[in-house]
Parts: sequence; C-alpha cells; structure tokens
Amino acid sequence: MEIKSIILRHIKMDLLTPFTTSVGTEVDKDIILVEAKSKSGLSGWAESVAITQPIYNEETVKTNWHMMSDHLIPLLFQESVKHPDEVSERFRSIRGNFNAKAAIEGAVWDLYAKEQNIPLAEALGGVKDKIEVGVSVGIQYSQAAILKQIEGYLEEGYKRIKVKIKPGWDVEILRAVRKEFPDIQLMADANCAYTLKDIEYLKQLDDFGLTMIEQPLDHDDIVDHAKLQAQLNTPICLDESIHTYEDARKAIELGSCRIINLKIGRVGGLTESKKIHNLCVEHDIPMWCGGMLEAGIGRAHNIAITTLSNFTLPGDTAPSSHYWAQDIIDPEVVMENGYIYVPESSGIGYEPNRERIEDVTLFSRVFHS
Ligand SMILES: O=C(O)CCC(=O)c1ccccc1C(=O)O
Ligand SMILES: [Mg+2]
Repeated sequence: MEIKSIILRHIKMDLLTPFTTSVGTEVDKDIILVEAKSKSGLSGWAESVAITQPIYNEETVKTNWHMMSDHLIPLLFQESVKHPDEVSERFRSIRGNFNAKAAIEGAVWDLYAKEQNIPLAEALGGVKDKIEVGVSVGIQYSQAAILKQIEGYLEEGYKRIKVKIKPGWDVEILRAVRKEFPDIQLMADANCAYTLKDIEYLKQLDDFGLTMIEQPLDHDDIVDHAKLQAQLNTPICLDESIHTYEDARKAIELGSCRIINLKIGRVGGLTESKKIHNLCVEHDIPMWCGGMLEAGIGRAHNIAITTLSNFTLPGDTAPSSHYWAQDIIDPEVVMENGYIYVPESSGIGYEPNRERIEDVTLFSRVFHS
C-alpha cells in the first residue's frame, strides 16, 4: 500500500436526543475523521470514538488529535505498509491511546479493502450478510418515560434492549421494564457505577432474567469483577476494562466475565479486535459490538467487525436515524426487522458524503508522507 497523505478533520454534530449514562450526558459529538489517501487515488476512512471529556476512558478528542498528529501519523509514515495488521505492531511502542490508534489503523484497513476491491467485512474474515441490532437506552427522567421509549423501540424492531443504570435508577426500573415486557432480551449497563460493597444489592438483578450486566465495577478492574461474578447468576459483560487481547485473556482466566463487549476504538483497532474475537472463540465467550454514538463511518466499521462468527449477541449498532438528523454517509445505515444488511461494495461499503462532512467540519489538517 502506498499512503500518500492523511487528512484529519474535526467535525461536530448534534445528537437528535441527549444520551445519559451513569457518568454524564452527551448532547452533541465532536469527532475526528481520518482519511488515508493512496497514490492510486483511493481513500480509506475511519473515525475516532473519543469524546470531549475523559469520563468513559482517559482519552479525549484533543488528546487524540495530538497523538495522531505528533506520534501516530509520523510513525505510520516511517515506512510503507504491506498489510494493515502491521499498523498496530508499529504503534506498539506508544502506550495506551487506543481510540487514536484505532482511528488511524481503521482508515488503513478501509483503504486496504478498497485496494483489494473487497468489502471490509470480507477482509476481516466476516461470515454474515446481516447483523442483529439492539439499542442502548439512556437514563430518563421518569419510569413512565423509559417504558414508553422502550415500547417504541420494540415496535421499530430492535432485538435487544439495554438499559443504562446507576444507583437510584436500577432495581426498580428494571423490575418495571421486566414486568411490562416479560419476554424481551434485556440487559443493563452500569458504566462502572458500583463497588464490591454493593454485592448484596446487585444480587437482586438475578430476578430479572437479564442476558447480562455490563461493567458494574471500576473501569480498570478485573479482580473484583471475578469476585462479583462468583456471586451472581447473571453473566457479567466487560466493556471499559478490556483494552487488549491480554486484558481479555486475563479476565477470562480469572472468571471476571462470561461475555465481552468489543469496541474497536477501545482495543486499539481491527487487528486487535480480530485477536480478541479468536480468543473468545477458543474459550466459548460470546461477544457483541458496543457503540460510542458513532457517526456513519465508525458505524460502518462496527457493522464490518460484527460479521465475524462469534458476535452472537445483538450489538449497539443502531441505524443512523437513531442518532442523527443527517448522517455523513450515503446511503445511511438502515435497519430492517431488527437487522442491518452488510453492504457488498468495497471497503466500509458506505460513501462518505463530502458535502455533508464539509458542513460539519470545524477545522482540518493534511499530513503528507
Ligand atoms: O452507541 C450507542 O448507541 C451506545 C452508546 C453507549 O452505550 C455508550 C456511549 C458512550 C460511552 C459508553 C457507552 C457504553 O456502551 O458504555
Ligand atoms: Mg458499556
């Protein structure tokens, strides 16, 4: 592959509805788009999932811009890349900063798939032609409001409902949701809101037939999660705690979780995602693809990785219209009867809409190799 230049664009888009978790509320999204241009005239695209505040992980949009500009892009340009698997290896000397690494690597993956003239899903070893869609429901102002919202989502066809919880918005809400919708695939995501002191309290969740509870304890913990899992019937799913293949291996070994939520950005890219996927296959750990309120380009990457065989649970990759008045890709991501059909054209399979991207760009910078 001959990468001629990289363009970074800082874009900003309003979410259709604010999204509240146990750590904060997002009303709009600042996103860094990465475009990798080849000498052959093709462009590979990716977006960083970092948000403006370091409340999900330690990265932010600004730290990502710095890491990409001052460290990752210069490393990428040091020598040519034959296969995108080499990129994460080249970035290994840089600690952490997985969102930033994943965005650069993702653009190289898309470019690679386009040069091969195959869909990104195929380049990754995907096997599905459609993926199952779930939806993540933020914290609401009332129980009546969340019940009404979930009813609407079920009518739209979503196959799984994830309820964001925090102390004070947990047991009673889940009890009400389960009572109203006895048969749905239901789960809860705590985004680290509890500690081991809450074990007895969290045991009440076993009454609600949840598919899993996601990340109940600290963002950097795998030891206490193992202690909690030993006392809960409900499977624990880890999100924030898993950054690498090694984290996943250790969590599985300790019994810290029975399910893994994979986010490409959280683990530093698609190559590491494939490794974690294959590890989970070996250990019979089901997976699903998490979301970070992505715009269309990040969403397209999520669709591609979800086509791998072990993504057996519905993910958080909802259609474009769930988040945006207008997305930045053509066509937008749509859902039919709870499925997204995987595009068959090369690369990410959706065309970035340059006019729309121009409209939402605050500033940009070009790097030449
Ligand atoms: O993209 C989506 O629809 C789900 C979003 C989501 O749940 C989320 C969004 C931002 C930060 C963390 C999380 C999470 O999965 O924990
Ligand atoms: Mg989560």
